[in-house]
Amino acid sequence: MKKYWSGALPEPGVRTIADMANVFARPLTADPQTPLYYMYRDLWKTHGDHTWLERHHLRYDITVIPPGVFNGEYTKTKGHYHPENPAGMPYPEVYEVLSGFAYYLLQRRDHTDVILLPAHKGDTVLIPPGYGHVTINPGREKLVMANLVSTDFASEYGEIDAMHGAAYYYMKKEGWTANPHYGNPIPMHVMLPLPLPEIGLEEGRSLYDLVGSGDTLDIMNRPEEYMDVLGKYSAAKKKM
Ligand SMILES: O=P(O)(O)OC[C@H]1O[C@](O)(CO)[C@@H](O)[C@@H]1O
Repeated sequence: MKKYWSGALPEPGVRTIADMANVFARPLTADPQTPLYYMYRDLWKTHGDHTWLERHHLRYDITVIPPGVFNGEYTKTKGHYHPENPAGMPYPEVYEVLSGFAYYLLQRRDHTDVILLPAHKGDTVLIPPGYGHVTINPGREKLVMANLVSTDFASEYGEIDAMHGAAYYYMKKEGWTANPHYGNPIPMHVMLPLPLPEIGLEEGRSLYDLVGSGDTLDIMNRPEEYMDVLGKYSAAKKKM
């Protein structure tokens, strides 16, 4: 972690096989206590940054997902949705790949759309309002990623649990495999990470650089004020 983070490091939250057994394509037989990934939450480098993050109701986390294949499926996060903010719009989130390669699998809560976003080191990915998300590590290397997100909500796991994971599983042999619990496969669009300079997502700028940067991250709590940016994002998806 020292390679990716120079600030104080709390003990990580750990997701184990026991936490995830329900969301893999096939039953897992490994020890239920086997750790799958590590979540270092609420990180900051200086007390000034901490105060700024608190004042803006934001959290910076780093998640480490070691490579692995479990009963034929590549390792991944459990997956969750975000609730609506007081204006009635679901909270978005933003990720940055710090090391390794990721597949971000985004799915609309009403199951009408799935977006696959491949992301390399240095790429940033916006999880738009209304999309649940899972991150898959399809490689042989450790995946390290950072995220910035509002502190005003708790992630919602109920639907992902009930559906036995996201709409697609990424299997080592079979590749993308539709989760049969969703019925007919939901169309999947591929989208490349899109720079969104209006909200600070641009080449060469790391997510942590946005801490302390005026209103740049306001979208995380008030997405309804950024419909132009969100519209540009969904238009880019349609073009692919
Ligand atoms: O909550 P899940 O689906 O296990 O995913 C974990 C990820 O979500 C976060 O809580 C941010 O949404 C991160 O800390 C972590 O990367």
